[in-house]
Amino acid sequence: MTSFGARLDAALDARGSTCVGIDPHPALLAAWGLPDGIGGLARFAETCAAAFGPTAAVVKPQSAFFEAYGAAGIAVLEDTVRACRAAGALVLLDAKRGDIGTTMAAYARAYLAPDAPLAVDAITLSPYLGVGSLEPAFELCAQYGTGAFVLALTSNPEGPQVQHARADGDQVVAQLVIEALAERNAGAVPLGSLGAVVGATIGAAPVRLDALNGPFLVPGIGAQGGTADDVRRIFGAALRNVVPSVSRAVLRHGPDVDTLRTAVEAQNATFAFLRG
Ligand SMILES: O=C(O)c1cc(=O)[nH]c(=O)n1[C@@H]1O[C@H](COP(=O)(O)O)[C@@H](O)[C@H]1O
Repeated sequence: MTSFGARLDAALDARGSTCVGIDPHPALLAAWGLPDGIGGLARFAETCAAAFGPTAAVVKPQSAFFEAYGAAGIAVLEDTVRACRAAGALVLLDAKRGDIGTTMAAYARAYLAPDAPLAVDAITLSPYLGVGSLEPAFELCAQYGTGAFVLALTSNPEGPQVQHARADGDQVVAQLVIEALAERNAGAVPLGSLGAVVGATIGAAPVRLDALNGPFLVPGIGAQGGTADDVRRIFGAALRNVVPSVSRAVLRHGPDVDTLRTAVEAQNATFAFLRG
């Protein structure tokens, strides 16, 4: 079994570094001339799968935008995940889950076990209940070659209130999260399967990032104001493992499939230095 870290590393080399977010916000459906309803959602998601599934290294559907339409929305999400994976993209489901004990184990099975209806390659997780509470997800990642991205320094302005708080030994909370992941990634070649989410909008990073030995999901680029120069400045020696994530900056070019693909190529070109 090939680990998620190894599969991701190969995909970034083969398809470019960009992760494309699939965020079917009602305002985007309207901009694409689609109705705000299950039909519009399905058309939006099919177009994204057709554009990005065969071309992008990673696609990141945002679960809430599908859950908002109930069971029919979840069915569209399942179809989208299947179509993107069948076309060769890795699917990272942005669900930001985090719980304890058997509940966390249930979340892990729902996404990270290969026979689950919503089986994906990786999910986003929240460490607010303690990084150790996410262990059931980490175990399934090791068992099935799937991955997880844990929130460390998020792109929103409210993040530092918790993430910069000083904890044990005067370290900021985000540093403890990075170190807990680094311990679990230790020795993995070419890359560990447990990633950290670090936004491009964080300003000066209050933590050391280079020990992670895993991928960094980097949102906040484009619509939230983050740039390639911010990425250069924040990640230094870890640049190779950065996965820049963009949603609106690509999706606003829809609904034409070729134009969407061109927008992803432009992002890949902007970030070609990461693996250059
Ligand atoms: O986990 C995420 O994906 C995420 C973490 C974070 O710190 N900031 C952040 O914006 N995101 C997600 O990344 C996407 C950003 O969308 P754009 O601002 O349109 O590129 C949204 O789906 C957010 O939920």
